[in-house]
Amino acid sequence: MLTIALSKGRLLKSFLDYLNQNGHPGWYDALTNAQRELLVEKGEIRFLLVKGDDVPTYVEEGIADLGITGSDILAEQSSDVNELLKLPFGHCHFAIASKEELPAYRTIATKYVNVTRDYFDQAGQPVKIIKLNGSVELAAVIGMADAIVDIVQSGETLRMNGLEERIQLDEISARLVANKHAFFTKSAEIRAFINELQVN
Ligand SMILES: Nc1ncnc2c1ncn2[C@@H]1O[C@H](COP(=O)(O)OP(=O)(O)OP(=O)(O)O)[C@@H](O)[C@H]1O
Ligand SMILES: O=P(O)(O)OC[C@H]1O[C@H](OP(=O)(O)OP(=O)(O)O)[C@H](O)[C@@H]1O
Repeated sequence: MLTIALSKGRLLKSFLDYLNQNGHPGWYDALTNAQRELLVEKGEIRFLLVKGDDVPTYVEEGIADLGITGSDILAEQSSDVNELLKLPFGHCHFAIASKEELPAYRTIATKYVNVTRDYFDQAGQPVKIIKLNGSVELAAVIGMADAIVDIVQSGETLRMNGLEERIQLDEISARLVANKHAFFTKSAEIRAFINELQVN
């Protein structure tokens, strides 16, 4: 039995689309038919449906052998897991966005405090960072911050809130990570799972 911690929310939707188009109807059906269940089993695979932020914790603790989460989460947290593969879904990017273009941004609202601090430290620009857990765009709309660092995919949320992307930062996509112990003890099962995923 292989246990996989899977980010729910938007990434689960992208994973399901991927499975539907390229992959594994058994997993697709099992995950699609799950209503509010957080534990979904199909044959020798057990999926744990958790918040993306918590995927590295389940994997690090060895509750899950593998995890699928966004590279945004891995960039923000320093997790003791093995990153195995870049997966071909969940594509978006980090960006700095604001209402007005300014020569320097002093107050930044974001969910991604570490990513933001690293960027502005490297740029040699001192900033105050305000941590929010969602609806980050609002901070720039109402002037709590003069810019935000957030994920952009279609750009629709920025547009609808009168904000513009100023600087494009790192690309984001889904990643497959493994527990460091399971990586050795379950290597054959992990290889089989990757083969079934049909990721080149
Ligand atoms: N607009 C987006 N487009 C594409 N991928 C995104 C977008 N926003 C976030 N993601 C990716 O999906 C992952 C999960 O994001 P999301 O906010 O939907 O999940 P969550 O907070 O775990 O779920 P929940 O809906 O249960 O709160 C993110 O870590 C990121 O990699
Ligand atoms: O470019 P777009 O396609 O519009 O996607 C970007 C939006 O998606 C994510 O938010 P989410 O919907 O997860 O909401 P939250 O961060 O406010 O919880 C992200 O934080 C942006 O707000």
